[in-house]
Amino acid sequence: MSHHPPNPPIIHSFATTEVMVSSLASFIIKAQKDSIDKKGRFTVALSGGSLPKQLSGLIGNPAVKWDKWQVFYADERVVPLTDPDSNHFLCSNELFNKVPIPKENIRTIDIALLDDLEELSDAYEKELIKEFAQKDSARFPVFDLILLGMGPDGHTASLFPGHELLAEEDRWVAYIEDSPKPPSKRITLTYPVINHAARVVFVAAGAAKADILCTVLDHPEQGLPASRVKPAHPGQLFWFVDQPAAAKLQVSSDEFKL
Ligand SMILES: O=C(O)[C@H](O)[C@@H](O)[C@H](O)[C@H](O)COP(=O)(O)O
Repeated sequence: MSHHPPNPPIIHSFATTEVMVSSLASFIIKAQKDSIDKKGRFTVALSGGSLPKQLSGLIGNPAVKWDKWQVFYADERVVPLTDPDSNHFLCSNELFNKVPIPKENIRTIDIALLDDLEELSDAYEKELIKEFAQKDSARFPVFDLILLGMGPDGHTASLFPGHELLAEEDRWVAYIEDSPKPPSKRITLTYPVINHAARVVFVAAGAAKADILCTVLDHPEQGLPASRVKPAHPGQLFWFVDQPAAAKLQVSSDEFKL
């Protein structure tokens, strides 16, 4: 057990969204290289919203070793995979259909279980156990990279303000039936999983994020869901933000350099 407190977040801010997007791609490629050098694979969890579009710097980039990626969803809406509400549908349209990633490297929810949230989330947890094969030994999986967005209420993945799921300490994957943002039924990675990752990256762009970014980063004591993302040492939290989003921040930030 490590007794180090979590490292403070590292905040990278960029003059424009375009520069942010290309620096994010460089950051991901470096994380990919470190992970493949160590273990021959790269385990990633992705969320929906605007995030998949912000990964466009990876498209057509020969440095990305797609066959080594093992992709899970940080959260997923409980809808068919062809439904426009599905995060998998979104990520496929924005990214995966445009790059040579083997289909079997993307772990989707089991659509045969859409009517049973308990079974659906258990089945997704089993997919994680298969990949990480350490449910008993290490207790929680260690993703190489978890990529998250943040909603205007400070939610992240499907962890919403004031929801009982914020206190989940045991399960890897949990379900929610009463999401304040539609669709109401979702599954989500839990904090123990998110906070065991080697790297967690939030991406936030645009002036609409300025107030909530300030609350989440300058006032973590308010305990909004995004503020509770605090990867345990030696894990590290990063924020990639553009200037309009960072405009009201008091904590210091810098540009990301390789
Ligand atoms: O599941 C959802 O309802 C959305 O995916 C949501 O979690 C989104 O990621 C954030 O609200 C950030 O949204 P933007 O990235 O579009 O700002």
